[in-house]
Amino acid sequence: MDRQKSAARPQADSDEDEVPLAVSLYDNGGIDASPVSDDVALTHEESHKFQPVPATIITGCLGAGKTTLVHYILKAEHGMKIAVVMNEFGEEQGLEKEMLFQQQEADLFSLGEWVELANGCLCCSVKDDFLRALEALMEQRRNFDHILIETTAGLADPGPVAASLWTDVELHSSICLDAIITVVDALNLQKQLLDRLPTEGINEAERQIAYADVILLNKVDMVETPEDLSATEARIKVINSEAVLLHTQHSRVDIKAVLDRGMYRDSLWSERWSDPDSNEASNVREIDHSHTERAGITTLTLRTDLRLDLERFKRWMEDLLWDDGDGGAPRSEILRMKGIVHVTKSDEPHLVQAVRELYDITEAPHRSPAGAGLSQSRVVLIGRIKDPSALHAGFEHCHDEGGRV
Ligand SMILES: Nc1nc2c(ncn2[C@@H]2O[C@H](COP(=O)(O)OP(=O)(O)OP(=O)(O)O)[C@@H](O)[C@H]2O)c(=O)[nH]1
Repeated sequence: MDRQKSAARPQADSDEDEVPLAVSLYDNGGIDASPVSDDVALTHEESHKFQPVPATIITGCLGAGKTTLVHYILKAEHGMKIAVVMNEFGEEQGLEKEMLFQQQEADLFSLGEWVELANGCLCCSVKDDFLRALEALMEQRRNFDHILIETTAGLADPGPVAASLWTDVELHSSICLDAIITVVDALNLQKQLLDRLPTEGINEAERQIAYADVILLNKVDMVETPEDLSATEARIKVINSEAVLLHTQHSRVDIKAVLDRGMYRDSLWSERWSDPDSNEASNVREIDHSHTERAGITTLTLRTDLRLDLERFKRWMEDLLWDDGDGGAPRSEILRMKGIVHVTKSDEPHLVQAVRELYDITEAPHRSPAGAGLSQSRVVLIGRIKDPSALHAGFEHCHDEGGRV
C-alpha cells in the first residue's frame, strides 16, 4: 500500500499540554455525569478490540441541517450506540447539547457519548486537539459503535480532518473514516456558492461538496419550483458528480445511506463503485469542461482502454497532488480522487484513493468484483480543474506501451 506524505499524529507533549476536552458520558439516553464502571468499558473494549470504530464527518454551511441530521440519526432505530463529537464557538458551547436534551431526551436511545471541543475551528488550530481528543475518547471507554463528527460553521474545510482520520488507519488507530456527509441548504446553496473569499479562491460551500461522499440536498420543501431544485442539483453535480446525491426534508434519510458506508475501505467502496446498478455508478455523469477555466471546483473523469504503468501513474499522481507549481501556468488543485485502474504486471485491478495530498493505491481485494467485466480504467478527479487537456495528456502518458486491458 502506498500512503504518501501521511501526517504524523500529534501527541500531547506534557501534562501541561492537556487535551481541551469536555467529555460527558451518557448511558441509555439518560444524563449521568459519572463514568460507567471500568468493567463495562473493558467488556466493550474486548469485544471491539480489533475493529476500528467508523467515524462519519457531517459538514455543511450554516443552518443547512447538520444538527437536524445528528438528532435524526440518534433517534433512528439502527441498533448502534453513537458518540457525537462537535466543535463549538464561544457562547454556542453547550447550546447544542442543551437543545438536544430539551427536545428529545426520552428518545435518545442511541447516544453513547458526547464530546464538545471548545473554541474550535477543526480545520486549523484545533485540528491537533481534535485528534487528541478523539484518541482520549477512545482510550477512556468504548461505549459506542460509531462516531458522528458534526462540524460547525467553523469548519469550512473538512479535508484536513478527513485526511487525518484516513491517515490514522495506517497508524492502526482505533478509528477509521467512514464517509463525509455534506448537508446542503437547497434554498440558499446558489447564493452560498457566490460567497467567494477573495484570499482563498475556493468557496467554502464548494469545498464541502467536493469532499462529500454523500450529499443531502436538504430543505427541499423550501424551494419554490422544481426548476429551481433541478438547477441546484445540476450545480452540485458539476462540482462533484461522484457523490451520492439525495433529496431530504429535515435531514430525514435512509440510515444505510449515511452510516457504515465504508467509503474509505477498499472492499466496500470499490464494490459499490463498480456495480453498474448502484446509485454510485448511475450517479456518474460526464461534465462538459469547455468552461472550466471560469468554474470553481468540478469533476473530471479520465478513462483509458490501455493498461497503465504503475510507477508512471504514481509519479503522475504525486506531481498532481504534491506539486504546487512554479508560478507559471495555473495548475489544477485536486482535493479528492478515486479510481479503478488496470496496470501492467498484475491481473488484479488496482484501487486509487486520494484525499488532499494523501494517496493510496491498492490491489483490489481478492474476489472483490471491482473491475470485473470493466475493460476500462477510470479515474475521477475532483478539484479546481484548470487544465483538463493537460490532465488528459498526463494520464495518457502513464500508459504502458503494452496492449489493451
Ligand atoms: N423547512 C425546513 N427546515 C429545516 C429543514 N432541515 C432543517 N431545518 C431547520 O433549519 C434550522 C437549522 O437547522 P440545523 O440542523 O440547526 O442546521 P445546522 O446546519 O446544524 O446549523 P449550524 O450548526 O448553525 O450551522 C432549524 O430550525 C431546523 O429545524 C428542512 O428540510 N426544511
